[in-house]
Amino acid sequence: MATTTTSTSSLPYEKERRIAELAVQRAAILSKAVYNSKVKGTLEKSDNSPVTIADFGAQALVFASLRNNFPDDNIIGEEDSGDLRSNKELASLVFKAITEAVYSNTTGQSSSESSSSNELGVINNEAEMLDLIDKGDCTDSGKGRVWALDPIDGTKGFLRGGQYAIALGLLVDGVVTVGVLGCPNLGEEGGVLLSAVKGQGTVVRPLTSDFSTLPDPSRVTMNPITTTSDATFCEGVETGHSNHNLQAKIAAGLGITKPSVRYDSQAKYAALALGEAEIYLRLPSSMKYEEKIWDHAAGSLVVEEAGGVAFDMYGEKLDFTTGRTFKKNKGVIVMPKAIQEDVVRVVREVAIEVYGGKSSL
Ligand SMILES: Nc1ncnc2c1ncn2[C@@H]1O[C@H](COP(=O)(O)O)[C@@H](O)[C@H]1OP(=O)(O)O
Repeated sequence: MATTTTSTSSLPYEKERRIAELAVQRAAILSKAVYNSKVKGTLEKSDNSPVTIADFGAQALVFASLRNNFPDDNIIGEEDSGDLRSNKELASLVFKAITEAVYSNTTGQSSSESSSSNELGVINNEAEMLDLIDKGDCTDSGKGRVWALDPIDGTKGFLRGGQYAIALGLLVDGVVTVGVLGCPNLGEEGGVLLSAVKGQGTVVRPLTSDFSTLPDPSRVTMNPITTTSDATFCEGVETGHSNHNLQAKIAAGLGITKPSVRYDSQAKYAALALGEAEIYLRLPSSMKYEEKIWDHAAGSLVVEEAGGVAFDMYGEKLDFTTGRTFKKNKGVIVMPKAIQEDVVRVVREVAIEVYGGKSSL
């Protein structure tokens, strides 16, 4: 990773980037508190994926910040309050976790939170929290300003103390324009906060436990490799989320001999931007699965602004205009621009042979 100190003052989307960073940092503080507590409130959703107090709490906190600062914007969020409304005990635990982690003393708010709470939004009671969680039900991602949030991406990683990410992106007319990734278990102690604005590059800062300030940023760029055999793959941990056998064959075809880095969540995009690996490959384990836009919006911009590109497995751009899920893309490949031609050629050939052509979508 190359890093240089940078200034981001008076630039387009400066407020959006700052609020998104602070909102993600606040949600990260909550997620760490939940991880360190005995009660995580884990439930299984209808698709058999887990959801915890941290997922609901982080979504409520980030939405409070978005509502407070950008009340006219639409939001797409992974969670809704259904499971909490039918489980009052769990709803109370989520509100308690927020109160303890963020509004931490009984006389009101902790000193650092009190200075920022007006700006980042306060959640006054459980009913307000449930209503906020439901603000992420937008279905049209292609028009106007739409935020896409995965409050805890990689919940399985979160639960086992591995990688997870709080991922927040702003789409403007379907184009990812601001992307923020909070990765509490990546890099230095306490984790890292990456952010990108289209055309302005990607920066990283340490994640802190301060609600109102952000440490100085450093600019990041992907490793500038020019040969695929110099690359390291970054893949998911969960074998059910992508086809690891096929990915291994592609790695061999690209002359890659180094072992893959395996991370849960959009921390994979962060790892590429930070130079821990160069290629992220996600080949579908089932063609029926539609990737969710909140799983790729923030990460794809963070990588693109660090010198990379994010395509589907056919080598076409990710299309964020199709609602809550990708309808025109299957699989994801991410790599530095310098090797995109070689990687796309190999992955595309395999994709057509194994999954059929794009017309079969
Ligand atoms: N069958 C599947 N194929 C691909 N991704 C999946 C599948 N099931 C769940 N996911 C998504 O994988 C993400 C974690 O990815 P990773 O394997 O890279 O850590 C989760 O956020 C989850 O999305 P979501 O829970 O948003 O529906």
